[in-house]
Amino acid sequence: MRAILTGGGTGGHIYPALAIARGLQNRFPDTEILYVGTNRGLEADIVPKANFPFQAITVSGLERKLSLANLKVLWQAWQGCREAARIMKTFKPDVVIGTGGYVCGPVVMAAARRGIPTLIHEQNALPGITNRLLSRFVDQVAVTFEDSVKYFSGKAKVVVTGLPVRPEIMQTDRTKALTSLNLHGEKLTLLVFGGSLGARRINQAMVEVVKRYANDQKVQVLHATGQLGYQEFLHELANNGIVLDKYVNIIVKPYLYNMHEALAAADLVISRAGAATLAELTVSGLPSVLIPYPYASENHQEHNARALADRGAAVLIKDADLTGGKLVETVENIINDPNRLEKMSRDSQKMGRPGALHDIIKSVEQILPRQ
Ligand SMILES: CC(=O)N[C@H]1[C@@H](OP(=O)(O)OP(=O)(O)OC[C@H]2O[C@@H](n3ccc(=O)[nH]c3=O)[C@H](O)[C@@H]2O)O[C@H](CO)[C@@H](O)[C@@H]1O
Repeated sequence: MRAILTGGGTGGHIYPALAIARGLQNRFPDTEILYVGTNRGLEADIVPKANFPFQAITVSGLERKLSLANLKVLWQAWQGCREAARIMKTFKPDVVIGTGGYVCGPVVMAAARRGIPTLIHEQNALPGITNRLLSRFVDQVAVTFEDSVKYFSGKAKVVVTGLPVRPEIMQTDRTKALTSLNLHGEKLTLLVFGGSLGARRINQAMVEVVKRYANDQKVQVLHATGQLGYQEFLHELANNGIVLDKYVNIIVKPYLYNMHEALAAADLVISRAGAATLAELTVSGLPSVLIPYPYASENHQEHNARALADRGAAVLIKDADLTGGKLVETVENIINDPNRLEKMSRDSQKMGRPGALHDIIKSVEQILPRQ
């Protein structure tokens, strides 16, 4: 079988696509995958590292107002459509799957116009604009939340599957993960990241957390700053008299390419509230402190975070209320109460959907022509 996966911009669109790619390879061992993205999105970095062939097309996002820049975008979209059409001709996929982000537009459309079976996956409760448009042309729409079904027009075939996480996230051994990450088995691990691009506000607050736990005997910290915020964070720590080389229990990275290990090693997570992140936390049964990104469209990260907080799986701190002191206090309150930590973990696990990948692969099978 030959499958094209497309989706990009940020990790929240890319990782579900990678999960589906692996799911297809497990189900149909002869599957050949091609990932189509852009050179500007995070996919150009992540996909080759995940060992999938990657091809870029020219396309960028429209500004949501009339502007000259949009003329260039339209020209690029036309180029992108021609490039996507050429890829269909040469790769000859049996199925094309899009997971959101503007790159999906030309790729999924090129396939639908040729009668190639198509499926799109929507991660958020409030569907993105590309997916809403594409839903009229594709064979199947898979969504994470029941709530999003109503946003798709009557013609689209919508199925609720949940959000597929990379299979390795459910298969990684904690002890091996701790060793691989140079972490200590006896200490409580605090995993911190701000979504796939990092979050400056979380990095700023994390200075206090690092100060609190530097050299601590019971707690260790693994913090991903995001590629852009790394140098600034180290600089900020240095301004506070902290040079990381001195502390084995504090590990800071620009990006975690081995998130499956980080999640397996973690006891408590501090993060933004993107949909993919939350699916990974719940499937791993991890308690969390969530600080939703306040500028995500229609504030959807806060809705995501509330769903967990209302069920006891997470503590929500609004971005506007976030300070270093508040974050330290929140973490201390949770970790000094082992019963609470354990209950949060159980409540998180209850919300996980380990069957999401299986359900999506079943949806893909339904749109494939009968052999
Ligand atoms: C600002 C914004 O609009 N963000 C959106 C974007 O976020 P973003 O791309 O940050 O989305 P998510 O939080 O959903 O996913 C981040 C992904 O990156 C991975 N990761 C992150 C950091 C790291 O160092 N290593 C790593 O592997 C996480 O494990 C996760 O798989 O897409 C999501 C899914 O459409 C939306 O819900 C978010 O609202």
